[in-house]
Amino acid sequence: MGTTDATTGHEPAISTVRREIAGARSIVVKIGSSALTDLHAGLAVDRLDRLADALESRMAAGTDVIVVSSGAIGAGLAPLGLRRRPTDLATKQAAASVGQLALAHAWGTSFARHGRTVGQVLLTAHDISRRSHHANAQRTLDRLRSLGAVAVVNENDTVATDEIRFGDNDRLAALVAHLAGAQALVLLSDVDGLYDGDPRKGGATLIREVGGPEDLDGVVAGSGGALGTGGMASKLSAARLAADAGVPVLLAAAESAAAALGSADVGTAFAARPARMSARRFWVRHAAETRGRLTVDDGAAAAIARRASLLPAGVVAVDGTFGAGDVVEIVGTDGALRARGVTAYDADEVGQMVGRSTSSLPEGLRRAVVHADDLVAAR
Ligand SMILES: Nc1ncnc2c1ncn2[C@@H]1O[C@H](COP(=O)(O)OP(=O)(O)O)[C@@H](O)[C@H]1O
Ligand SMILES: N[C@@H](CCC(=O)OP(=O)(O)O)C(=O)O
Repeated sequence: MGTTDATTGHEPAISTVRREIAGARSIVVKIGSSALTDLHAGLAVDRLDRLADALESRMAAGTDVIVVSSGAIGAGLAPLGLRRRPTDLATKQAAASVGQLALAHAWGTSFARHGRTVGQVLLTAHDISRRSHHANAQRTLDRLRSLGAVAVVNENDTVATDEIRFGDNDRLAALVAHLAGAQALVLLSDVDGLYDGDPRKGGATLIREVGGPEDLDGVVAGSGGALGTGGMASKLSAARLAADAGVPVLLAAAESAAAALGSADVGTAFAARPARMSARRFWVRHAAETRGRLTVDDGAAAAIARRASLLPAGVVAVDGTFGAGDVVEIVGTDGALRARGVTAYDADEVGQMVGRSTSSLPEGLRRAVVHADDLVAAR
C-alpha cells in the first residue's frame, strides 16, 4: 500500500524502481536470521511456511527466484543448549553445522507443500572471488532453475574462517544477484525498511526511496539484533554493491513478504546505478580476494582519484605475496583504502620498482604498476 499524499488525498504513483522490482523476471531474496529464528525457540517454522508461500506465488507468476537464507547459527543454538549467539569461531561453526541441517530440512518441508523441490547451495568467499570459480556456482544455480527447483543459498559457515568470510549474507546475496544476472534483490529482515536513525532508539523516520548516495547523508545505520550479523550498515553496503551491478534493491520486513514480492510497494527501495559497472570492474571492486597491498604517496593517491595509472614512482611500500594479474589494495600513507586494482607485476618486481622513475628502470619494468583500466577507486 502506498502512503497517501496529505495535500492531494491521492496515492502517489508507484515509482520506477518499485516497478522494476515488481516486474523483475529473476530475483534473489535474502532472509535474515532475525526473521527466521528466535533466540530460545530456534527456527520459526510457521514463518518459513509463510515465506515459502510468498516465494511460490512469485514463482507461479513466472519469476525465477534464488533464496539466500541466513539462520544456520541461530537454528543451531537451542539444539546445542546455547543461550546466545557465540562469538568464537569454533562454536559458531558447530552451531552452523547443526543449524544448517535443520534450516535446509525446514525449507525443503515448506516448499514441498507446494510440490517444489529445494537444492542447498553452500558457498565460500573463495568460490566467488576467483573468476575461474564463478562458473561452478553459476552452473549449479542455472541448472537448478532449469529443473524447476529453488536454490537455497548460505555461506558455508563450517569451513569459513574470519579472514575468508563474505562478512555477512547481505553481501553474499548481492554477489549472488550479480553472479546470477538477477534483475532485483529483495532483503527481508525484522525491520520494515531503512530509517534515518536506529529505530530501536525512537524518533526515526522511514526512508521510502534511495535514489543515490546523496539520499543517505545523515542516515545512521546501526548494529543488528541478537541474531543478525551486520545490522543496517551491511544492508546499505550490499545495496551499494547491488547498485553497481545494476540491480535495484528492496529492503522490507519478512512479515510483509507477500507485498514485497508482489507490488513491491513496501519498505525502502534502492535504485541501481544508471550505468551498470562492467563485470570486470565490478569484480575488481567487490568480488576479488586481494592478495597484497601497495602503499602510495599523496601525489599518486591524487592521480588515482583522477583515474590515472599508478606509476612506480608513487609507490612507497609493498606488502603481501602476489603475482602479476592479482588484485591488490592500494592505500595512502594514512592507511586509508584509495583503490583496488590488478597489478601488472608480481610482489618481488614491484619491490624493485618502489619510488623509481619509469625511465630509470630496466626495459621489462617500465609499464605502470597498475594501469588505469585495471584500477577502481574506493568511494
Ligand atoms: N537506520 C536503521 N534503519 C533500520 N534498521 C536499523 C537501523 N539501524 C539499526 N537497525 C537495526 O538493524 C536490524 C537489522 O539488522 P540484522 O539484525 O543484521 O538483520 P538480519 O538478521 O535480517 O540480517 C534491525 O532489527 C534494526 O533494529
Ligand atoms: N551464515 C550465517 C548468517 C550470517 C548473516 O549474515 O546473518 P544475517 O545478518 O542474519 O543475515 C548463518 O546462516 O547463521
